[in-house]
Amino acid sequence: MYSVKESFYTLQGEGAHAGRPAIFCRFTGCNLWSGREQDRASAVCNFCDTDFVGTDGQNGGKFASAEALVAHLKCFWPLTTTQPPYLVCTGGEPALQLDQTLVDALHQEGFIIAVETNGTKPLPDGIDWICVSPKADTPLYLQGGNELKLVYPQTQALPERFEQLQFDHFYLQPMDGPAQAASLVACIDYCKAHPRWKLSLQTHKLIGID
Ligand SMILES: C[S@@+](CC[C@H](N)C(=O)[O-])C[C@H]1O[C@@H](n2cnc3c(N)ncnc32)[C@H](O)[C@@H]1O
Ligand SMILES: Nc1nc2[nH]cc(C(=O)O)c2c(=O)[nH]1
Ligand code: SF4
Ligand SMILES: [Mg+2]
Repeated sequence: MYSVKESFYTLQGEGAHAGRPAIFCRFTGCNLWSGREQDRASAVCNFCDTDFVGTDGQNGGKFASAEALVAHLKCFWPLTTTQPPYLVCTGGEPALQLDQTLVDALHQEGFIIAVETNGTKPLPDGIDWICVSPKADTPLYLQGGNELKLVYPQTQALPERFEQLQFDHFYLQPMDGPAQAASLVACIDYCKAHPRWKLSLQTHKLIGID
């Protein structure tokens, strides 16, 4: 059984694939926050910008099998293209539900699979694009991938701690919230001083799409 908060077709807003048309599958639940506002202050991850509780979002639901979820997701992709469907698995924490059965079923249907993960849990084999976004005070299980996207600033997760890991791209993403403007300035300054790092903006928020 897979629990999905919401699913939709949009443009990837963040990171190296920003601008790319993508189906999003937002899995329910996370291991670093309950998702309830009353628990936010005491959560391990307390700056989350996402509602991942329940299955009541747009095109959400419970799916009894991998095949049922794949069929649901495939419907978002235009019929008129030969381009393979590009799927971003996010959440919540997708590593809690994305298993080998689902990865294999998606590949069977020709999907390219990307994942957005906090990096604390192992992933099944064969995922095509792995974006790890480490969180302060958590053990980082995934020590490599395609892009590392650090929400910045986080006082207990300095970029220096991650830049020797095995990633092809290193991004700082300004922390959205009350200090968003200051976070953006801090990201720009840090990237200019440490050119291994690039700026990732949440472009979907800038242009008002999902
Ligand atoms: C909602 S998370 C879901 C995936 C996974 N749990 C994770 O944290 O990577 C998706 C992406 O949004 C980022 N994010 C969450 N809250 C944010 C915020 N307030 N400002 C900027 N990025 C944020 C996360 O770090 C992650 O890269
Ligand atoms: N357009 C768009 N791009 C995204 N990239 C990562 C997202 C996420 O919430 O994981 C996200 C999202 O929610 N929307
Ligand atoms: S780990 Fe990801 S989904 Fe979980 S609370 Fe943090 S940002 Fe949100
Ligand atoms: Mg988001």
